[in-house]
Amino acid sequence: MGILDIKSVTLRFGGVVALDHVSFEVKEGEIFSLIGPNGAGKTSMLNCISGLYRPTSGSVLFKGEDITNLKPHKRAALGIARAFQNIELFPHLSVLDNLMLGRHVRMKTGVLAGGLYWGKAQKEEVEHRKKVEEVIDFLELEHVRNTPVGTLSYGLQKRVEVGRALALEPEILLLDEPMAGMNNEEKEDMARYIIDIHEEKKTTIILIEHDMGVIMDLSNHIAVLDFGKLIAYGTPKEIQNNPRVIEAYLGEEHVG
Ligand SMILES: Nc1ncnc2c1ncn2[C@@H]1O[C@H](COP(=O)(O)OP(=O)(O)OP(=O)(O)O)[C@@H](O)[C@H]1O
Repeated sequence: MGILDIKSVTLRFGGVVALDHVSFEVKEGEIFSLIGPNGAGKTSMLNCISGLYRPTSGSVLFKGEDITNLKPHKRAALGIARAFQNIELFPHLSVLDNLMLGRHVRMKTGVLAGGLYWGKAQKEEVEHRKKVEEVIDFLELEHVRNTPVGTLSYGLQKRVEVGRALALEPEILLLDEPMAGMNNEEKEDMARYIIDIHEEKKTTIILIEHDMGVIMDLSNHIAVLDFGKLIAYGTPKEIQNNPRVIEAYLGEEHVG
């Protein structure tokens, strides 16, 4: 049993079969990547894991427990956090405030709890702030902690987006193209942070990325989707030499 088990997940949108009986397992503590051509179903699969989409059939198990019908915020509270492909931060709020909001599913005393609960809420706020400060430190965002996110460079905004997910202290971190649109230096930085999260926090990471150099360097295991079907699963070496993957996606230049 993996930390996450995908069992025969099928997802249909009208006549389109976005995922077709896909099964795989993600092992605890690994970097697991989903690759495949445009429209292969990668983001759909991530949405089935985060709870944004509910599979038409099949199931999603987190530590052996069926979470197929749980809403996204319940999954986030369980420890499955996601950074979006298109940045979804509050541009007018500071880095610190965006990260604090990222933790709201963990807060017991709601934002509206006042009166009798004020003391408790305040204590909780201090605790949350401490965790958020740790993330700011970890991702080296100290110099922009009070800056409105909308004024930051694209690469930094992406880092804040990862930070917001990380502020949840997730057991599984879902990263949908964290390097899309980045220059080489920004990509190298992001790759380093992903490795640090994996090594220091032991977080299981599920990654979608089109840069094959990054995928082959970072991944422990790779699943390949094509037209909604799982066509291969294996280590980077196995995937690079899989004739079906080369034909459907990689082309000859990535053969290792
Ligand atoms: N909300 C939706 N409504 C209708 N069709 C959808 C929806 N989301 C995805 N699809 C379709 O499902 C298929 C898989 O799309 P998906 O976005 O999961 O692929 P992808 O592998 O992530 O692609 P890309 O690499 O371009 O991001 C596509 O045919 C897409 O058009």
